[in-house]
Amino acid sequence: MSSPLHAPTVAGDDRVVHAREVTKKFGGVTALDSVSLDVHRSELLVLLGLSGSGKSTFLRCLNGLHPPTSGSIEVRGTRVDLAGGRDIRALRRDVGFIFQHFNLVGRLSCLENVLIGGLGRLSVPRYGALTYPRSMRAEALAHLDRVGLADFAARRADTLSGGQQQRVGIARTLMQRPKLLLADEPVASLDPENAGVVMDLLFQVCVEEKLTVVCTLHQIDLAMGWAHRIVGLRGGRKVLDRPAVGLSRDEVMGIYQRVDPLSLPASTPARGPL
Ligand SMILES: Nc1ncnc2c1ncn2[C@@H]1O[C@H](COP(=O)(O)OP(=O)(O)OP(=O)(O)O)[C@@H](O)[C@H]1O
Repeated sequence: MSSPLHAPTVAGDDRVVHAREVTKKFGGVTALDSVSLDVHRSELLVLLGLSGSGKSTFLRCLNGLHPPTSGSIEVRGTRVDLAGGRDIRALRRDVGFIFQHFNLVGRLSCLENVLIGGLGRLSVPRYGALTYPRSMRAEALAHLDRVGLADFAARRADTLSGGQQQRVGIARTLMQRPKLLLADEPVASLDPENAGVVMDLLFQVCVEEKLTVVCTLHQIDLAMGWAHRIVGLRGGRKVLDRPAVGLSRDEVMGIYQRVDPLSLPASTPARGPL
């Protein structure tokens, strides 16, 4: 799967995420250090950085799982850092989450897993695909078709490959009709070909559905291939924020320098990019 050479440099103008000087501390650990970031409609933003640089923490701050220690976060006009339980629950209906390990219910069919994404729209829980309204079943099937898995609707989710399971995970999230999609290392468990397929799907839904996607990755090439914008975190601080088009690999690798060589004494050998 090759990356989209047509990747637009400019995404939508509407601001979906507006984070200002967000700091998050866990005891003595500063996971995020005064991070400011706007993300727009139809924008696929990739967060890169070493393990522990604060990528997942930032995603969790966006959907209210982690309250920031200081700073403000607005998602679609809701101040997440000030919101109470009811507002956070309402916000989460608009925010889809894609997990590294898919989080499907293995013993359920792919169709029912996708239908679960629409549960927030129903007043009572459902058990079994046939208990959902016919219109929702049709919608779920359309999402499975979109991710290329319509023929797998009746298959148990745990009989699918990792790449297929992640595609079902994306279909389930689309069933939620989200406005913001957060993806935490969505391709970390996949081989390169399937990783490309999943990134391509995220790119397509971002552009075609005018969705905002914030995705953490460890693969620079995938980030450069599919992101509209790349943001680098190092030690909880934002060290890069640029459109992917025009960005060189060396500039992206700079995110991974543990220590700024200019800050080292002359006698200390600088460590290069990992
Ligand atoms: N719930 C928590 N309690 C205590 N410390 C935490 C918690 N969550 C994250 N941290 C710490 O915050 C820092 C940032 O972690 P985070 O998971 O955001 O990094 P990351 O960039 O997503 O890493 P990875 O790429 O390995 O997923 C780390 O030092 C981590 O140990």
